[in-house]
Amino acid sequence: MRVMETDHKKMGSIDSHHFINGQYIKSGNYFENINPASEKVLGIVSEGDREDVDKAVAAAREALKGPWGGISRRERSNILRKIGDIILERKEELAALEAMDTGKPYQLALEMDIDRAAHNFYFFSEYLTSMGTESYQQDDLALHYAIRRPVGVVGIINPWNLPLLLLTWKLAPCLAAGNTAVMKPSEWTPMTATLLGEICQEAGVPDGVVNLVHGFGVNSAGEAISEHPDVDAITFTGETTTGRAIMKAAAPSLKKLSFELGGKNPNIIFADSDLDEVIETTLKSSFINQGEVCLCGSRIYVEKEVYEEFLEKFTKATKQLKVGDPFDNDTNVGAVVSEEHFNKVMKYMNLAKEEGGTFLTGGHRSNHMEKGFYIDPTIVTGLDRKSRCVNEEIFGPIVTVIPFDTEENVIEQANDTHYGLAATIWTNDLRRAHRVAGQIESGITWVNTWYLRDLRTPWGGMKNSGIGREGGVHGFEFYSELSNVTIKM
Ligand SMILES: NC(=O)c1ccc[n+]([C@@H]2O[C@H](COP(=O)([O-])OP(=O)(O)OC[C@H]3O[C@@H](n4cnc5c(N)ncnc54)[C@H](O)[C@@H]3O)[C@@H](O)[C@H]2O)c1
Ligand SMILES: N/C(=C\C=C\C=O)C(=O)O
Repeated sequence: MRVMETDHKKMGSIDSHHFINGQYIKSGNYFENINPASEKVLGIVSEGDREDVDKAVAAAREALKGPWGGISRRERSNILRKIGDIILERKEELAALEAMDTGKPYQLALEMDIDRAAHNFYFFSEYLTSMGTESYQQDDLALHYAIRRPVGVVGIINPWNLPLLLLTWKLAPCLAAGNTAVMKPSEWTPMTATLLGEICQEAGVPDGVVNLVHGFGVNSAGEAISEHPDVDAITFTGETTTGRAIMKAAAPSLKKLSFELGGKNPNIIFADSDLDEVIETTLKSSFINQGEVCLCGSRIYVEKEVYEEFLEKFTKATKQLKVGDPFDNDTNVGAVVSEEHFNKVMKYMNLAKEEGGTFLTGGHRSNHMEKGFYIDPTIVTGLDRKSRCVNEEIFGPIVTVIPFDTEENVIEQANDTHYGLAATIWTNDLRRAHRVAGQIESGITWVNTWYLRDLRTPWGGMKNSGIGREGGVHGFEFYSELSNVTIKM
């Protein structure tokens, strides 16, 4: 363990251990959890192995046959609502842990991560009690009706950018449909996931229903869950390359899979849009959470007539963003999640220079923070549409801006990618909005807004951005097995 000053006492960080069958369990091996904003050690994290995963899967399997398997929808709904209540009761504590783990501003964690994590449980608590099923009367011959049952034991493997928000986005519908879970959060952001175990227990979730194993992916807990023969389904959010590895590992046991993967999302700005409104939202869709949101519009396309005006206004607004300590209330951009990710993003900054990009702002480490992995928000122009920086997901505070002349041309450029997650369109021409939205190859398209969420809507990506959809009934489709019963009249 590095002999370094820790944030332990000063900032209330915690050690992270597994939560299996209602108990916190330490591993023989552990690794350090580093605060990316200070480079100090926040605590230690137990590293799960195959044996730990075996224990967690066995507990989850056993719990399906216990009280959880027999409680009513109403009781399950009440428990989910109680989980939401406790998350809100502990909101400040959870937001502080999230900010320490990720480097994001504490204020953002409060509003975006923790508040919405609670809402995920509230939403599925209500949805569970209103869910119907299908039934068909075949004249006087037969009556058909569909019944839903849980898939069984679900493996949940999650990323580091919105740790609790995305863990609850999966756990809430998983529990609502009556399943049990073995969760594996990112090794870089273990703390709020750790507390989710005791929060579920306090809310009345029986032991063994919710299990958590910390660790890495390859040759560690992530791979062990993906391969485990007694895990019925895997829901994964993370990089496309990781999705491929999980699909391969899950193939022998033919698991049900739900993937929310990477993106390189177009943000298309037509000349007839309200530029001030565009700039205000585009600042968020470019740099919120240090640009570490899969939905960020990192490929900005601007109609030629307003290209120069947009660049001038957008650059001026970007330069006013404050990069700083996540716990300063006026901080807009915190630290990126880790040294490894910092180095990855900085490699792309250098690549953008090599590819002939012009930097209107940013392009370097933030020089007013002595410690921590801070990068100034960056705008790059002049890159070829085939350049790597325009085509590869960077997942940091950097956007490219490219002018376009016709609607057909920008649609062709926007779709010229292996990804298909999200897109944003800015125009006041209603017909054009419908026309372009219908041609953009993305699972999620926003018009004159960004990241406006309604949890009933289908959520996910196409092409290399995902398999399946989450949200509303789609969450239930994945987390349940439908059986059709036919009764002869
Ligand atoms: N589509 C979405 O909704 C969405 C949301 C958030 C993040 N993302 C994507 O996630 C990526 C950033 O997150 P990340 O860096 O944590 O992704 P990642 O793929 O590196 O890791 C995600 C999780 O998978 C685990 N993992 C890694 N290799 C594995 C393997 N071989 N088997 C099993 N588990 C394995 C990791 O330990 C981690 O818990 C970006 O590409 C981003 O676009 C997508
Ligand atoms: N699933 C969601 C967010 C995904 C963010 C990706 O970085 C959500 O907002 O519900």
